[in-house]
Amino acid sequence: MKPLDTVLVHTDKGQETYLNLTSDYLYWENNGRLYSYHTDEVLGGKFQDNSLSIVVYRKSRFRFFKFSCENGTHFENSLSSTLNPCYKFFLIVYNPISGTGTSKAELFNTFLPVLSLTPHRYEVYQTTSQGYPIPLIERIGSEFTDVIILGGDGTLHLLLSALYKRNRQSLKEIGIAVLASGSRNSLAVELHGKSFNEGIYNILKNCTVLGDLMLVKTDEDSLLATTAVTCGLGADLPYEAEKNRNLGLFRFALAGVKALIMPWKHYFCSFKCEKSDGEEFERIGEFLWISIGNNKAQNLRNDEIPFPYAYINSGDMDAVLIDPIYKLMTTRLFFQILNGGQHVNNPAITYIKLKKAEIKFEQCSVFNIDGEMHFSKKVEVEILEKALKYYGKLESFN
Ligand SMILES: Nc1ncnc2c1ncn2[C@@H]1O[C@H](COP(=O)(O)OP(=O)(O)OP(=O)(O)O)[C@@H](O)[C@H]1O
Repeated sequence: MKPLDTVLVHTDKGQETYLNLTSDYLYWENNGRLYSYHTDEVLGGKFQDNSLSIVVYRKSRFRFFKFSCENGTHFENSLSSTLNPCYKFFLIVYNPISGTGTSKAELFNTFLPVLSLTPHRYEVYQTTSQGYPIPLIERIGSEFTDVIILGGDGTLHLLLSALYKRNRQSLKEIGIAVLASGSRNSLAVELHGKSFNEGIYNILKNCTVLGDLMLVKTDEDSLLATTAVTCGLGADLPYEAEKNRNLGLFRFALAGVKALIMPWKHYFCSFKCEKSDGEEFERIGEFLWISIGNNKAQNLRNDEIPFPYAYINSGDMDAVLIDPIYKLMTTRLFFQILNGGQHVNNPAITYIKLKKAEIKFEQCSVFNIDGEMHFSKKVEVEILEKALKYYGKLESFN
C-alpha cells in the first residue's frame, strides 16, 4: 500500500531511514530489521527541536522511539490526523495519599511521558482532604472534555458527587477515566483489568463504555457512586481501618483481626427493594452485612469478587445480604468471596438483582459508599442507567 506520508530521519546511531505511514501501519527499517506497528498500537508522535518521537503500545508495555529529523511537522500532523480525530482537554486529578501513595510517580513517570506525545491538552490537579474547589468543578464540561483520576474509588466518588451538586449537566457531556492507584480500585479493574497501562491505552484510543451510576440519598445528602454501598460489618471494618491509614494496606488485615478478637456484632435494620423483575422484597431483622454493587467490585490485589454477576452497564444493581452468622462461618464466607465469588452459593447469602433499594436503621449508622464513610439512619439507592461515559472495555475482563 502506498504510504500516506513519509519522512527521512536518522536513528540514534546516525543511520538514515524513512518512516512510512499508511492508514493502517507505521513502519521503518533499521539495521536490516523491519519495525512495523499497526495504527491501533501507535499512541502518538511529536516533532520538536529536530527530533521526531513516537510512542507505541504492545504486550502491555509502552515503547518510545526517537529519531533526528530536519522537518517532521508535516509527518506529525499526518500521524495525529490518522490517530486522533478528536482532540481532548483532560483534567488529570491525582490523590497523593490513595493506595500506597504512588499516584504522583505514576502520573509523572508513566502517563505524562506518553500523553505529551499526543496532541491532547491537559491540566493537573492534586486533591486535598477538603474536597474539590467549586471553580474547578464548574470548568468541567465547559472547558475540560474529560476527567482522568489517578486515585481510588473514593476520589472518583467525591468528584462525581460534587458534579452532581454543582455541575450536573456536565455528567452527560464528559468522559471519565480511572487509572488505578488506590487501595481497591474496583471501577478501574472492571474497565481496564488489573493493568495501569491498559487504562492509558483505553483513554488514548478512545475506548468508551456507557455505564450506570448509583444515586445514593442519605439523611442529609445526595451522592453518586460507581461501585458499592455497604453497611454492617462491611462498613465497620473499613471505618476502623481508615483510623490507621498510616499503616498502608496492612490496615485492612489489622481491622479484620481486631474484629475477630472483639465481641461479635449483628446489625438490626430493614432492607426494602424493587427487584429487576418488578417484584417488591422486604426483610426486617438482624444482618451481618448488606452490600449493593454496581460492578463486580474486584480489586487490584487478589481474586475477591463480591458481586460476580454485576456489570457496570447492566442497568441494574446486585445486592448481597448476609444473614447474622458467627465468626467461624464468616471466616469461611470471606474465603469464598476471595476465591472468585463462590459465596453466592453459601446458604447465609441472599443475592438479588434490583433497581432501587432502601436500608433503614433505628439510629445513625456508618455506610461505606465507594470506600468513603458516611453517617445516616437511612440510605436510598437507585440505579441511573447509562448515565456516564467511562473509558474502558468490558468484554476482555468480564
Ligand atoms: N491531599 C490529601 N491529603 C489527605 N487526604 C486526602 C488528600 N486528597 C484526598 N484525600 C482523601 O482521600 C480519600 C480518597 O482516597 P481513595 O478512596 O481514592 O483512596 P483509597 O481508599 O486508597 O482507594 P479505594 O477507594 O480504591 O480503596 C478521601 O477521603 C479524601 O478526602
